[in-house]
Amino acid sequence: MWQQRLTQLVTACHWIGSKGWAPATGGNMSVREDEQWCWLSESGRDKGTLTTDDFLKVNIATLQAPSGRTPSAETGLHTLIYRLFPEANAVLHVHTVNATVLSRIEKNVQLALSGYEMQKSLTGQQSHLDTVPIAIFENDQDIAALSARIEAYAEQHPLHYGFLLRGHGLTCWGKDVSEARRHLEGLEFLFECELKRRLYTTE
Ligand SMILES: CSC[C@@H](O)[C@@H](O)C(=O)COP(=O)(O)O
Ligand SMILES: [Zn+2]
Repeated sequence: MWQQRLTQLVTACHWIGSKGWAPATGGNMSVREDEQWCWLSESGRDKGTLTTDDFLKVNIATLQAPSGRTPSAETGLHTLIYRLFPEANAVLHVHTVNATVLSRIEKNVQLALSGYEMQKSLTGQQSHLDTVPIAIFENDQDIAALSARIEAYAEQHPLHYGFLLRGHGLTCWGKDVSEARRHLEGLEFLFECELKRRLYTTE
């Protein structure tokens, strides 16, 4: 099961690379093996050319990698998502231009998406008339501190699909690689629309 997930994740990484969403080694990706373990991209690799050998088994509770190799610098965000959301089996973190810029232009702690048909690319969304809030967290080089802030937020607010790190990028997830990919592509499309809308209108 998880081996198939990992193969699908490698394909997703190549797709992300071809889109230019993980430039200059930015981004990181993972899949869950089970309640205890996940497989995370090795730190510092070009995420567009990864193979299955570039993923490290990581303990979700302790963040330890038995291989002794160094998993992503943002391992703590992936393991947080697997801890918070038992239904999440794949996590994608990307550095897209739209996510990076929009998260700086939007000064609030949430980006409100409404009026877009493509909101329905997000599981459970059924109408452009609804508002989808996407949380924005201040970026932090201290990933443990950032994870604690996200966890505290999730205790008070629903946290679906993904979140933005201001000036940094998007982290999103799904019940499988295919759903995580749809959330990534859908959110990225919505971010680009929202960025352009703000460029052309004053509303
Ligand atoms: C280009 S450096 C960006 C990193 O600091 C980080 O934000 C990132 O997404 C990739 O880190 P990595 O340790 O390779 O998973
Ligand atoms: Zn990053």
